[in-house]
Amino acid sequence: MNVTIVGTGYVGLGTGVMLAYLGHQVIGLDTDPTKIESLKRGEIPIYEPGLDQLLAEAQANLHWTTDYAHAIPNADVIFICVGTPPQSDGRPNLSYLEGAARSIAQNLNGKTQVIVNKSTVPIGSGDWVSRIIEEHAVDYHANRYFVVSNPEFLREGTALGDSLYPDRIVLGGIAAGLVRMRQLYAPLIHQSFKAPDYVPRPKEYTVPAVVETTLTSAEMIKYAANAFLALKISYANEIAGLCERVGANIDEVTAGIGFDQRIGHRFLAAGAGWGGSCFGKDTSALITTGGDYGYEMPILSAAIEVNQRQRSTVIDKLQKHLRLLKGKRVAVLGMAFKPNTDDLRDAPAHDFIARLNLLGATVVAHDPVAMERARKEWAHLRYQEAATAQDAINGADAVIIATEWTEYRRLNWNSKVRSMRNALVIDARNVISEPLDVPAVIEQIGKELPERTAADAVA
Ligand SMILES: NC(=O)C1=CN([C@@H]2O[C@H](COP(=O)(O)OP(=O)(O)OC[C@H]3O[C@@H](n4cnc5c(N)ncnc54)[C@H](O)[C@@H]3O)[C@@H](O)[C@H]2O)C=CC1
Ligand SMILES: O=C(O)[C@H]1O[C@H](OP(=O)(O)OP(=O)(O)OC[C@H]2O[C@@H](n3ccc(=O)[nH]c3=O)[C@H](O)[C@@H]2O)[C@H](O)[C@@H](O)[C@@H]1O
Repeated sequence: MNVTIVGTGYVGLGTGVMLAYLGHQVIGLDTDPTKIESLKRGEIPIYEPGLDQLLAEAQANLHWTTDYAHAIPNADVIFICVGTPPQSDGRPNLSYLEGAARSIAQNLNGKTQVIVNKSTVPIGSGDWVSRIIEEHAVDYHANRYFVVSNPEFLREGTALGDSLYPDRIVLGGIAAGLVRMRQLYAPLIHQSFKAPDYVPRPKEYTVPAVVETTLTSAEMIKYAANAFLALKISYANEIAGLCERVGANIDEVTAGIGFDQRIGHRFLAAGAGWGGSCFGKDTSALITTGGDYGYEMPILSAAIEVNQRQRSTVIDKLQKHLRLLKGKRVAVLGMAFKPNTDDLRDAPAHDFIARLNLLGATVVAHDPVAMERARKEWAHLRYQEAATAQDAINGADAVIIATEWTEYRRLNWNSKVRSMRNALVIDARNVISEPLDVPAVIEQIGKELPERTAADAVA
């Protein structure tokens, strides 16, 4: 099929490259000419493991443009994947969606076309997109189009695996639109494509569930899923706080509860809390939608509160040991909101650095891939860049591990803490698994590593 992807960000790129790999003819369209120019050169503007390889394999089926008149008329399926970033009142900014819908409308060709909304949008937006198209289509009556909601569930850092081996494909809309979507996704639904060996397939994976719903239910499914995952993490963090106070170990506790299949082990990792472009935005959006109907959502409000507290807890732990932070050198390891991405949106490290700036500490930051992006997006923060994790740690009064990059897990922490002025590590992602052999204070979330003294080490 001919597919056009409107918006080539984290979701649009992943979806477009995956559909091209499955054999469809894909045009990726973005209003950002720099992005399109780099994609035309075969360069990917984001960091996503495996995407460069999949793109190289699918190259023949991929084209890039900034021109709606080129990308829309021949498309059988048009995906809207533009951003819906949060605004200060908690509502997502829908101006990109509106702009995209308007430009699509002006270029429809009169044949049957399916317009698929993949952006995460407030409930009711599918109908709103239909109305924008009615208003702006050059000849509305000549067009036969269907608006479908097909929310995206990929995670950054594992986007390809999540796209090729999804748990479910949610399709919301009327039957005529959904039939074409089933045809489009047939290779995924039947898992009949040639699996790329560099994208890990989940153990015991068979086929995705296909969930067909109304437009409104599909939009609600996306928010409800993200909100549930966010509150699961906040729940683990709330229990972690109590574990610290009573002397229990959160890892043992989550392992113990997770074996109950009704609970499961995933998304119970305690730490600095959730960040990223979606959990904060989507929980707030759901609460504001509730507010529009005079309906409170106290569970979600509490999940957000716990998440904010979690970030403060990290700095509290630092202050507990160092007291005054003015003039202290603090290394922040990990700037991206999670490992295997360069995405800095709502990253906990941002708030740590901002708070350390206010408290007068000198910050030295490191990230394996996100430092270049941070130079542009975090220009308002004060920190020195370290070329390596070791450079950041050298001479530091404290280290905060903000993101659980494998590189940080693998560091020899015994030797690392020796190079610090003061051996204090706030391990906000619980990456250090063994007590150290040298005297050091390691603060973790929801558990304690036994503190070893020099005497213990000798014994
Ligand atoms: N990032 C993620 O992991 C996931 C994001 N989502 C949702 O998907 C949507 C997109 O998210 P991201 O890909 O992260 O956003 P992004 O900000 O990385 O990419 C959005 C792209 O849309 C382009 N754009 C804006 N207006 C446009 C227009 N009128 N025409 C063409 N292109 C336009 C921008 O230039 C940008 O390249 C959001 O609603 C988000 O909530 C859903 C699941 C996962
Ligand atoms: O709508 C979206 O954008 C996406 O949001 C999340 O994906 P993503 O934000 O990319 O990454 P996650 O792996 O969910 O992590 C989100 C945050 O939660 C944190 N987290 C995750 C899991 C956990 O157990 N504990 C925890 O603190 C991570 O460190 C990260 O900061 C969802 O997992 C995706 O299904 C969804 O498509």
